[in-house]
Amino acid sequence: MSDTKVYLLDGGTLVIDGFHAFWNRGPGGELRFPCYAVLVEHADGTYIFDTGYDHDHVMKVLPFEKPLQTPEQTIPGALARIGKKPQDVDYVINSHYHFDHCGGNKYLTEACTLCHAKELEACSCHQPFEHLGYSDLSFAPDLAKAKAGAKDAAEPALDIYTPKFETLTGDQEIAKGLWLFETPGHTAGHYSMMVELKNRRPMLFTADACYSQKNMDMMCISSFHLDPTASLKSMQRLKDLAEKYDAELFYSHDPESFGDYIKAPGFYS
Ligand SMILES: Cc1ncc2c(c1O)COC2=O
Ligand SMILES: [Zn+2]
Ligand SMILES: [Zn+2]
Ligand SMILES: [Zn+2]
Repeated sequence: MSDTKVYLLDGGTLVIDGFHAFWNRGPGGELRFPCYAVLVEHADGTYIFDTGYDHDHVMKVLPFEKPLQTPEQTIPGALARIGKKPQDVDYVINSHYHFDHCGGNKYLTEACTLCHAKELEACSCHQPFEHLGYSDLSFAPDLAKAKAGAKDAAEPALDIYTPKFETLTGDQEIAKGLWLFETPGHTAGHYSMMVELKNRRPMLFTADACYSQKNMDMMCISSFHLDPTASLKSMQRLKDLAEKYDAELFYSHDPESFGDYIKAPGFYS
């Protein structure tokens, strides 16, 4: 059986204010941070965990986040760099449906979409303050049409992609050595992912349950959250899981650490 490989697909960068990255702590000022997707080549198939943001969506809805993304940093471009095509991807897992984690789903037309049941539900009934976060519904065109208004919902266009969704709850080993751990708080159904590998310590991808090493060191959550108390508990859970499995934490938006991560076409195995 071929060894599992993990590729980090650089998805470009965005800007937020330091007080958004470190809730009530800051410091303020522009903070440019990375976004990326994780491709797992596994004996059971090709998985992608999170798909970054769509440049045009961000320019339209949140231009103040100043997206910087080259063609190689889109999902099709990043896949091409490792000799793959979007239709080679069997599963796309979203930690959550914030726009900077699902913007590339729409390219993965052959993939089955896995997410937490509560996360898919949240997209239809989020809190008013979550509107910008959940602003890119291109991963679920039917939902987007339904939300756009009943008049459009009646006749979905034939050419839109109609993803298959598989919703999960609880901690899951979705394939041998490929784990999803519930880390709610940032959003209702947030999942973090751990990959066990043959030649190195497990990789525990925090997603937005912890933006950076600095957030973890300060035990300080981001200001984008549904439930701050649950967010803090999830950050502590990540610490405990890393200790239990001797796993290395990989953060979602850490400008410092990302420079040291091996990016595709390099890989971990
Ligand atoms: C990067 C980023 N920017 C804005 C928002 C989020 C983000 O992760 C989540 O909810 C938001 O409004
Ligand atoms: Zn988020
Ligand atoms: Zn909304
Ligand atoms: Zn994010």
